[in-house]
Amino acid sequence: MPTTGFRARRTGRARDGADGGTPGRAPEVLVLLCSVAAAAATVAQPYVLGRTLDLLLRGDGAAGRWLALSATLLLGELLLDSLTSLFTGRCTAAWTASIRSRAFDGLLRAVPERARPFTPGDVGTRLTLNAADAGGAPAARAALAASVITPAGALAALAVVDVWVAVCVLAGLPALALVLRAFARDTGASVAAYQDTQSEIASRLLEAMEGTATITAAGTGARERARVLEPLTRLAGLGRHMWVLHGRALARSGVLVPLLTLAATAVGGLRLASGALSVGELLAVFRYAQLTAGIGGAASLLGAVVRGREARNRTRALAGMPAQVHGTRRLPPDGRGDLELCGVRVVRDGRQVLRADGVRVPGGSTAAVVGRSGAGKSLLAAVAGRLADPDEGHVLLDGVRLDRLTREALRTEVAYAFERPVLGEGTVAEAVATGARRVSPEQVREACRAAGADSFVRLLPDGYDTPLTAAPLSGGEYQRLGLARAFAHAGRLLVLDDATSSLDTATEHEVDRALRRSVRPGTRLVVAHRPSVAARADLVIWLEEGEVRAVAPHRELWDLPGYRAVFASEGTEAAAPRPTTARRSEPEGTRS
Ligand SMILES: Nc1ncnc2c1ncn2[C@@H]1O[C@H](COP(=O)(O)OP(=O)(O)OP(=O)(O)O)[C@@H](O)[C@H]1O
Repeated sequence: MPTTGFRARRTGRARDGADGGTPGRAPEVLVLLCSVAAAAATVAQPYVLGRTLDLLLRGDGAAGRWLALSATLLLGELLLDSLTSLFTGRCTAAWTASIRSRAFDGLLRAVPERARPFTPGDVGTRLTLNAADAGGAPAARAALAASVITPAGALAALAVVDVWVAVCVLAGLPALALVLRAFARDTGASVAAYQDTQSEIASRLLEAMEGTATITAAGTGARERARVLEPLTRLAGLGRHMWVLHGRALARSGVLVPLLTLAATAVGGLRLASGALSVGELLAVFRYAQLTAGIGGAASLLGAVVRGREARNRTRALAGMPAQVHGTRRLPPDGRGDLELCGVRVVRDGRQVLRADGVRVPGGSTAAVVGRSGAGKSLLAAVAGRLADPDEGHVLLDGVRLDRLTREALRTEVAYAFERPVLGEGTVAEAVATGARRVSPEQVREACRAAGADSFVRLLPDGYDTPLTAAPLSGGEYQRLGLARAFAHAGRLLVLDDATSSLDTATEHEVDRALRRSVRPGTRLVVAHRPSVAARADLVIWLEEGEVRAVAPHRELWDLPGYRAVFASEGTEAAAPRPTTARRSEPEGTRS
């Protein structure tokens, strides 16, 4: 997108880091200046042409000069129109790029939880169609302002040439203004609904594409197609309605404009007959009446401005999302990664979904987070590394509250791996090296070895330099690359949220051993479904319905039927509980 030529102006919010630069008013002003100059040339032309005609009819020698002036005006108008098009394109490109970047930045900076309601399809629509419509609005606004100048100038010129014809045209203008006002009012609501519906279709389509395998397996293709296209009827209705509004405005102004021109010509003809006007002045009067009535043509520009305004509201919803605020503290240099959750409470949709108080994981140890589906494991993992902020309470890493840490300290010291990592489209090496820490090629390979990825990466066509898009990887292999990235960037806290779910038990065990041996020492928080993982951890955080039921070693908890039931469907033999030192019943007292 060509954004050169307009220096980005940084706004107050931009300096706060919450907003990007904007192209400022310069591009709009250039469009306005060119449009105004073109309008001035347009307004001058009928007068000069009329005067030329009169001089030619009289056989006056000055006619040649006026003819040349007329030709110059014509050429000037052509040139100015071309410049207006050029600056309009640049203004639109610069604003679109700026609006899109700010929306994108807003999305990236937002508290992750706040961004969740925006589906990928909705975000895609906002960043593409809506950003382009919003980017076109400043130039359209300038052109709209200039489009008023031509009729206003023509009316003024008309008054100079003949005041009676001007009065006649003026009498018809309120009707045109009413047509435009009604158009702007009616079209606004339709445009907003149209854009929402577009985004709804995009969201449904993306969902369907992500779930292709499920849809094919279930044989629900036809139903899914109907679901995706269901809003299409509404979209078509809204589109038709907008065309009707547009057509109605054009038709009304289309009737009014010739009527006005006709009336002005009739009055001008009478004035010619009475000797008050010359032939050349009648020509000028006719053209000025046309130009004045041409205000009806502003309907298209008005439509673009309204569309841009509604689209801007949609991109602002992304740009204006509350950003995650970071503090200024750093971690003590000698900390080992002590993690503590104090009075943490997370509420979603008015329901408490996580409560964790006094949960402590000593630095350097591994804690498995276990619980039934929906118990709050991922939420606890997210809160522990500040991917989500608790509604109450706080999390301490080496005694410092996570929300008081600098962004840099937080992201270099806390690494995550997920069940379904998103690694981009670069090469394998780039995918693993990308992150807050600077990682050397040797460290990339070491991390891949630890994650059990090195063997299959070396078999790829270009090894570590193979682009991910050209690497035919299985789910488990892709997951291991995600693990490798987390290992390469591991700091004091490493959170693995279901990050080994696609690995077989033997590979998982190997990865676990390599993790202890080759990855930087630190605290590990591992969301686990398998008892074997819990058994290898130093302690287990057992969650039940969003509450911490116990924090204790696996071998102590294993005696509790409720705890064993968490793994009931996971092949409990793998747990092979070691002898317990003390048998416990299931009271809350198991919390350390
Ligand atoms: N943004 C949200 N809005 C509403 N509810 C949410 C949100 N995030 C999580 N929840 C709810 O919080 C609860 C815990 O979710 P979480 O994803 O932590 O469960 P989990 O133990 O990781 O489950 P699973 O093992 O199935 O992944 C669930 O009931 C979930 O519906």
